[in-house]
Amino acid sequence: MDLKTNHAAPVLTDSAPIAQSRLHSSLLHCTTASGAAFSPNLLLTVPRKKAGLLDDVRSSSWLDAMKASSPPPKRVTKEQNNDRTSPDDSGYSNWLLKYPSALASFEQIANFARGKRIALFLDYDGTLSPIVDNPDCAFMSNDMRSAVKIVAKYFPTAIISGRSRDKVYEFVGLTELYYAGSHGMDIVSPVRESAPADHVNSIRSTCKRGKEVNLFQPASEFLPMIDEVFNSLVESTRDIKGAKVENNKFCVSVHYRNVDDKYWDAVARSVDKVIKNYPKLRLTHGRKVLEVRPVIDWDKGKAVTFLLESLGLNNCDDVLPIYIGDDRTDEDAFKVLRERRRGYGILVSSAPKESNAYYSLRDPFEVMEFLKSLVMWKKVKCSIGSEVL
Ligand SMILES: O=P(O)(O)OC[C@H]1O[C@H](O[C@H]2O[C@H](CO)[C@@H](O)[C@H](O)[C@H]2O)[C@H](O)[C@@H](O)[C@@H]1O
Repeated sequence: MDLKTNHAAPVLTDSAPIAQSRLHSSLLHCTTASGAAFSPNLLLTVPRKKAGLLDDVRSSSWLDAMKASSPPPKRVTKEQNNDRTSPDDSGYSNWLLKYPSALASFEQIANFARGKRIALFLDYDGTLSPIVDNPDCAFMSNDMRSAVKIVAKYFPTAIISGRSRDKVYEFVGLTELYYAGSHGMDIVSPVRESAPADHVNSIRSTCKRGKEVNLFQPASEFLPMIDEVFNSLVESTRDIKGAKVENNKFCVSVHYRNVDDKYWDAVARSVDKVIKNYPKLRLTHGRKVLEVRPVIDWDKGKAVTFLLESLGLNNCDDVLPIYIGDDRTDEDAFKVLRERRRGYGILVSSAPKESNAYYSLRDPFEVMEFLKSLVMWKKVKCSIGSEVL
């Protein structure tokens, strides 16, 4: 398939609950001005080659989205590398009424988990590691690593990250977990005869430790294109101080956290300039990052379902999936759990925001406490023998 010959324009989607209204209103404006049309799934297709004005409108939409998605700065204590924050927003306690703390509600969660097998899904950045200026230095603390290692002994645990799978494995370094990189577009799962056979992109492979695994890469045909786009983005953002482009294998991140906000516009334009030549790629945005990814019907929510299937835990009444994440790409996973009415999404946030999650945790430190609580609860259960492991 020639991925470049479709002459529709790049597609911009965003599931951001907060940024959505601004983003959509500006895109709707773009619709009337340029004759663009909405497809039923809300992807915007814009007729090509109305240079100048259209490009201005489009990159200013991204600029709006970039500004709207900027949460207030956080305070990080020097003593702990764990992203503790002091919310000064009085709305936070009201927000907690809607998204109760998973720590304060632990008993409730435990009651619901009684007689069920918990399957745990964890995002990486902002969930297991604090958000830091340099994405290459988003290390998780040793305490967090121990907590994750122990929790994985008791519950099947997977990490689903926007990073490349190799990179997230390098950060986490635990062999007892399952890993999904590139927002779920690169999954290594156990081999099962009855594993999702309908997924044509699954192949048997051997992992670094010599074990036979199932490798699922639904966007593999995009690899050369992603590499090409990565190089072009590096080139087009070269002169913007602080901009950083990260190759996440099946997607590319353009970071603007360290760019003076006067130049965010330049970032949006540089990205636009490159991806308008790639109709099969779309743009989303996360925490001070624009993410370029293939237009395929795959996201972290689908990755959760895939992993549950691979682990033989899908559609089982006695399985309780719990997904913990902080970013808008995690909303796809929260939504899947909410719609299936089978599990809980837990949003990590120190600022109020709308979410498909049921519960909340303030920061990675609270995530660690929650993981430890799960282990403690399981140990007590096992020791009193009231539950079969
Ligand atoms: O799905 P995730 O594991 O949460 O990955 C999402 C993106 O995380 C990283 O960027 C974010 O964290 C950086 C380090 O704290 C921070 O500097 C950046 O501003 C955040 O957007 C990662 O670098 C991206 O590639 C991931 O897509």
